[in-house]
Amino acid sequence: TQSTRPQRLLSAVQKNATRGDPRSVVKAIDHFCRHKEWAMNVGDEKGCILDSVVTEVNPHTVLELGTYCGYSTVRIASLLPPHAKLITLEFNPDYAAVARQVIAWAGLEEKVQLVEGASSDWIPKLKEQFGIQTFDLVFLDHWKDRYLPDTKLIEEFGLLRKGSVLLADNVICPGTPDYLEYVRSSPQYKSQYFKSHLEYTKVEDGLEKSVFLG
Ligand SMILES: O=C(NC/C=C/[C@H]1O[C@@H](n2cnc(C(F)(F)F)c2)[C@H](O)[C@@H]1O)c1cc([N+](=O)[O-])cc(O)c1O
Ligand SMILES: [Mg+2]
Repeated sequence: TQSTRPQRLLSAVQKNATRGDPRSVVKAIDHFCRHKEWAMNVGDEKGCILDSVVTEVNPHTVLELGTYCGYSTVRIASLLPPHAKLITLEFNPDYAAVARQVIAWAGLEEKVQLVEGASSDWIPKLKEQFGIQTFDLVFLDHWKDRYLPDTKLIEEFGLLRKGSVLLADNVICPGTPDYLEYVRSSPQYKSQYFKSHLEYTKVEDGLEKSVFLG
């Protein structure tokens, strides 16, 4: 049977990256997506902005919505302080299976909890299931029409504290207009746009960083 793109991406990691070396895993995926097959990873250009925000926040608890193949999971987890935890939600079991292997190849299993299922099912349960109080950082990179409803769920279940940071991918392309309007107009957020490009292309895209003011 035919392989899938995520499976071919995983093979490229296993072939070209060094086990236990997250940067080589990131490099191998970016090379594959630039020269072989485009895939919807945050990519190297927006990835550098992601890295700078993670480093600035220095989070002990991170929630990622949308694991896909684990590219941003590896970028974030490789920058976390010891004992920090990254919970990443993935709806598609085939993507989750690939992501687990990418995360393992990077040697980051200890820092990452990959949870399979829907955000609407899991966000209400994260506190009790994982002993989380609040998230220091939330990275949104899943279905674009879910950014706003899931942000409201995250607020409703008390998962943010004063100073928690939301970082959203694709606010221009494919675009998340209702989410952008919300975080930019709400008195509960201080938002900032980081202009960049859609991964591996010259098309404009960017990340929106929104600090929860409580
Ligand atoms: O559609 C895009 N991304 C959608 C990404 C979706 C990914 O998020 C998962 N998910 C769904 N719900 C959850 C949760 F967490 F709720 F459980 C997780 C889906 O299974 C999928 O792996 C996209 C598209 C383009 N593009 O150029 O078309 C570029 C990009 O960077 C993109 O991110
Ligand atoms: Mg994206």
